Amino acid sequence: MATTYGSASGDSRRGVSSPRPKGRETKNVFCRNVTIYGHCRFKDTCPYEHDASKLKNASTQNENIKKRFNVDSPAFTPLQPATNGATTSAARGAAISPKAAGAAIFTPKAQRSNNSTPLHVKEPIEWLPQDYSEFVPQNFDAQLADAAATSQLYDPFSTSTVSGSTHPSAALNPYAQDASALTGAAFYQNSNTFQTSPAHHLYWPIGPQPSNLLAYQRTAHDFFIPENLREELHRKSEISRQVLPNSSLPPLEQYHSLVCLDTTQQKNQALLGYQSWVYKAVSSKDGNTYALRRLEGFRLTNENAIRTVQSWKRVYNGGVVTIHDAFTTRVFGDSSLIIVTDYHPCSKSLAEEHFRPTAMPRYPGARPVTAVHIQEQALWGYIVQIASALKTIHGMNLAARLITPSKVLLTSKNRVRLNACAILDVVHYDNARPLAELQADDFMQLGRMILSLATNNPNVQLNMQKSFDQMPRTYSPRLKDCILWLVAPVPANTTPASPTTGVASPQKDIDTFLPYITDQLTTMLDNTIHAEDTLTNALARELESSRLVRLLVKLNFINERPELDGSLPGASASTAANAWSETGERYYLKLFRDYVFHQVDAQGHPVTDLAHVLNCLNKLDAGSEERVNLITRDEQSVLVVTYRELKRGMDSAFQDLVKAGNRR
Ligand SMILES: Nc1ncnc2c1ncn2[C@@H]1O[C@H](COP(=O)(O)OP(=O)(O)OP(=O)(O)O)[C@@H](O)[C@H]1O
Repeated sequence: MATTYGSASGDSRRGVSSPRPKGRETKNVFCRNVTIYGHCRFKDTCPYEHDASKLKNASTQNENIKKRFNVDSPAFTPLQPATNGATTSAARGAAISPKAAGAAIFTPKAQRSNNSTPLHVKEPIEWLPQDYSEFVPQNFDAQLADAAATSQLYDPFSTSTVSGSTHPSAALNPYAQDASALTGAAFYQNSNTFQTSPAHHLYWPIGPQPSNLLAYQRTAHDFFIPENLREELHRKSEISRQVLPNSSLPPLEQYHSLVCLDTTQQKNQALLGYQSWVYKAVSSKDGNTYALRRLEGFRLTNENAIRTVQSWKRVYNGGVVTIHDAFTTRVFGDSSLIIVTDYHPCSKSLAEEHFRPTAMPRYPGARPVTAVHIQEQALWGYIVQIASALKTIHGMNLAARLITPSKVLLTSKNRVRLNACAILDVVHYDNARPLAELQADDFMQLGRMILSLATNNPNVQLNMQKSFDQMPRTYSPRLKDCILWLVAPVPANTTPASPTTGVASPQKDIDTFLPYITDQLTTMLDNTIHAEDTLTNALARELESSRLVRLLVKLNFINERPELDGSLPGASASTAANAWSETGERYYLKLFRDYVFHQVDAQGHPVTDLAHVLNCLNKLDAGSEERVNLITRDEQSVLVVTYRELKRGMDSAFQDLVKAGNRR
């Protein structure tokens, strides 16, 4: 039998030296509780044998310790404060014994091996999985992981189930919040989840579009507003209502909930002479949203300056951002001029839209990404819209004064508006220039802006001739001629040649310019009429929706109101006492609701068929003579009624409700 000392697992822990419990095998087991003084601390009760040699060794050890710790031992000296804790090599040499250099390199326990591997050879650290608890991310669903691992790549069109999960496609697809959307009920949006803001991509029809429909067949999406238009309008209303929860911007007069629209840090003071900020704000007077442009540090020296805005308030043109008010304020801690204009959500300046920084080539030698080319038709569209705006502005003896890409707002596709009118009239009131000069300058600025957009060069005025040479060949000579006419200076007392006829015209004004672009005006008009037709069609579809919504509202008002039995005006005990109850004369309305919305198939599964709902509601609204079989919930009786009767019953029930409400 091997001779062993007391168990290493329990008793040998430092500072713990409890004796072995009685009754355990202690034969030939020597005690480890021998202290440095050479005896067992529990010698009266200790169950182990005491090895004489060990006792001897212990006492020798005791002697050594006594020798080591005596008064002659060198005192502990800390490092010199001058070293500031950083030991120099000399200091280190003095502090550490030279023998320490020969000490074995410290190796973590796990790295030590039983075989004779040299200590300085690095061994790979052995990883023992049982030593570490496994990292499991929060909300991790092991079932899903299994499904993902074992299966199958995600198939967005698949509706099959995986590994017992009810809607695996929905779970694996991060975009499918509404599982039913993948199973064919795409028209019910996010029925089981609440979202603070609409996730627009979820509204798009999912899956391949049916291409072999007959002329009279419709998909669910055909009944409603086109998706892109709906999304655009949603975005706009969402952004209009956006507020900043902890905004430090103060309210201004009646304008509150200010949100800064300026996202660029680079402010160009050259145009307005002041640093300007644009805020979205809501008016407490009318509840509408406005854009407030603030000129920081502006001091009003002449009351008449701000009155010039009055004439701008009367400018009503689709190419101008309408101006509502102007005032000065000190709520920002300085003296600021505020100009209140219409707010156009989701709009960008032309500079933001077209002068986006071009991406650098991804590797040396690659061709740089070329700037986006603007279609000539879009440029003509800008010219026509701004010319129309100038017609109104100049006709009211005003001048736009600021037509540059950063001050022309793109409010929707190819739809532009002048956005900085009236500002310079206030700011430069004291240094007013002649109106004719300012109006001529409007043409110059318009020409420069179109040239800079055509050449994608914001600084086109630095070398106009070069810019004309650089104009892409894709643009017609006509566009170039038009820009040339716009930028041509008007020498004093002379008249430039008319762009149409080539002969000298009386002067360079808007009435000379408009005939020159008549063909573009008609094209623009045609496009606008088409767009209007499209919008009217979309509106007509929504008209159907609103009609159906009203029907639904009525049905829901009147269904299941047993509490109203006998309480409505004119209700006699005989006729109306049970009118709203299960057996009353309005019972069939409830059955009709079941027929429309609570249908089940032969297996008892719910049917969610939008076409059926629309069909029934349209017939109800029209009061059709068609008959409908209404089955009671216990399936014991069938009521046969026409849609006309249903409609009459619904209307009279609703009228009763309204009367009851009025009486109260
Ligand atoms: N009436 C408005 N309605 C909605 N957004 C607007 C309106 N006016 C300006 N904005 C937005 O505010 C932002 C800042 O407009 P601003 O005219 O100051 O242009 P900018 O590029 O900052 O020019 P600058 O450098 O000269 O200040 C733009 O993104 C613009 O889309």
